[in-house]
Amino acid sequence: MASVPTFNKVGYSTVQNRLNCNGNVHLCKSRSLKIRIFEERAKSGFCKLVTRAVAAKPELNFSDPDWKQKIQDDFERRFNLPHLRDVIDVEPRPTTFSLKARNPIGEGNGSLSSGWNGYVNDDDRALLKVIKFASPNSAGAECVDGDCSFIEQWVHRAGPRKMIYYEPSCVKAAIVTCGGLCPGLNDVIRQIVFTLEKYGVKNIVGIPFGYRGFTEKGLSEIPLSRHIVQNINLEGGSFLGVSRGAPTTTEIVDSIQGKGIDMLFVLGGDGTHAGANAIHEECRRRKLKVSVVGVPKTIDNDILLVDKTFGFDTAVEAAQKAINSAYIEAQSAYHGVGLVKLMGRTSGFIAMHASLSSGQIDICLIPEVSFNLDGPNGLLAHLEHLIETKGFAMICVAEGAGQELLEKSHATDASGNAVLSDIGVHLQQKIKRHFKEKGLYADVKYIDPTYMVRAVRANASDAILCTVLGQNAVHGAFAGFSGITTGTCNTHYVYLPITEVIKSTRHVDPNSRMWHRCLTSTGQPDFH
Ligand SMILES: Nc1ncnc2c1ncn2[C@@H]1O[C@H](COP(=O)(O)OP(=O)(O)OP(=O)(O)O)[C@@H](O)[C@H]1O
Ligand SMILES: O=P(O)(O)OC[C@H]1O[C@](O)(CO)[C@@H](O)[C@@H]1O
Ligand SMILES: [Mg+2]
Repeated sequence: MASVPTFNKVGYSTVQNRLNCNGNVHLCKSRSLKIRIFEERAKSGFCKLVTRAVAAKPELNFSDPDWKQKIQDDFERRFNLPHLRDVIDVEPRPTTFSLKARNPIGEGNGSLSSGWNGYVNDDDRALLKVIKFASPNSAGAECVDGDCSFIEQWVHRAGPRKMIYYEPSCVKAAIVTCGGLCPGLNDVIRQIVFTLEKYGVKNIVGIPFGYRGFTEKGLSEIPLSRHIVQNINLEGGSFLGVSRGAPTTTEIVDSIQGKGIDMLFVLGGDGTHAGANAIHEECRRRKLKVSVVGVPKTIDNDILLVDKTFGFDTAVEAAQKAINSAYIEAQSAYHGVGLVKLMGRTSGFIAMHASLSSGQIDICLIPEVSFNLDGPNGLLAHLEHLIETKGFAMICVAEGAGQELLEKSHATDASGNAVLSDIGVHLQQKIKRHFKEKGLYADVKYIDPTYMVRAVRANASDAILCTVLGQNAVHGAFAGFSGITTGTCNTHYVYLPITEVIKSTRHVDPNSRMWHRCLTSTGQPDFH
């Protein structure tokens, strides 16, 4: 039986989600029964855990009777949320945030004396993952005679706390949006402002054009209020503006001190979060009472641990237009080849999901899976086969795919990200040349929607995600956390230390079931 940690948890259904159980769902009231069924089904071989074996951290020594505890302790240490009280003396006070709408004329405004109390306790956890360990006696990762051990890993639930660490009327809060655009930025800004005001914060500002706005001459703070941000979610882009490249951390923290900022909400991708963590560390070093809270943003969905980043869903949806247009062109042309290039620098999530959702793609190419163009197993031979058998073909390529086939560009953007060579144009030329050399006819229709997939307003599901993330970011800051970010893990809203999400970039796992579902859907072979 898995050891039972002592905090309050949600997320048992996700234990079953992690099993390949032929869709069987157990509705068990008792938590221990759920775990037992889960373990027995795993033992019987009927279900297989899809979580990967844990990386050897800390060094695993199965003969040590405390090996399980040591893994748990290491996890607890890494996922413990950094808090203001770690470095300065701060006293908690009862929250001013009310879960009920305030009655502007009634008595006992916002009183919670009776009824639902929806505050989250610091002890509340959501399930991140269940890890299977094979028997110490078995050589490989498989359990011998069902002799497996399971370790559950739980992360901190996000949401409003009963005790807060700031006096709202004295707080100055700032919001900054960095990196590339992403649908939903305005929704998050709006919700942060609404929630801050609900706590009673009066001084809210936006930093213009990303981290640059802290120091660049001629750029000044943008005052924010419910009235100002009321309708900004109706448009894409960022109300505050974005940029790449940045001043140094020291300059940014000097500016934070100079401006008297107490809470900084940072909306951005992996680079932005690395910057946010550096700012948080510098504030700690200077013993400043400043909470730095991130909200992961990127259409590429390349942030570790969280289920998905906001904007990703919308980008996938926006890509459908391009795919559908290319499909109509290709299908209507004699020997048509529709080619669509989508964003995704090092991670192919947009291309994979757009291919899966459209159902119109024959070949999906992502950065994580290399491919050959030539030879009997190459992409061009498969294209010929598709044209012969189907009459036309559709390709969806992520911008970061096949870079090894191209001349490397050594350029970087202002943030230091590599500038990629153009795989879309390369494929277009190669396909044209190949068919010409073979004396075959092919009509290649190339569509590169570029910024059109991200310069749109958030769709309904992203808008909801943004709403909750924006609100939770504010709750996290008032709870005294700093150096954290917020997202969903197994559908539950959580806080994570930034250090854990910036350890690396999230990629499509070529051995994942999702990539194999994509291959099943496209019917493409291995191009090697
Ligand atoms: N390692 C780092 N340390 C400190 N700041 C960083 C770091 N990497 C990037 N930044 C800063 O963070 C900001 C955004 O970075 P970047 O342009 O890489 O976008 P991103 O946040 O990764 O989002 P996107 O998904 O659009 O790429 C820039 O101002 C950049 O200078
Ligand atoms: O041209 P920009 O604004 O630097 O951004 C392009 C990049 O930003 C993203 O949209 C997000 O990282 C990538 O998919 C893309 O490569
Ligand atoms: Mg990035």
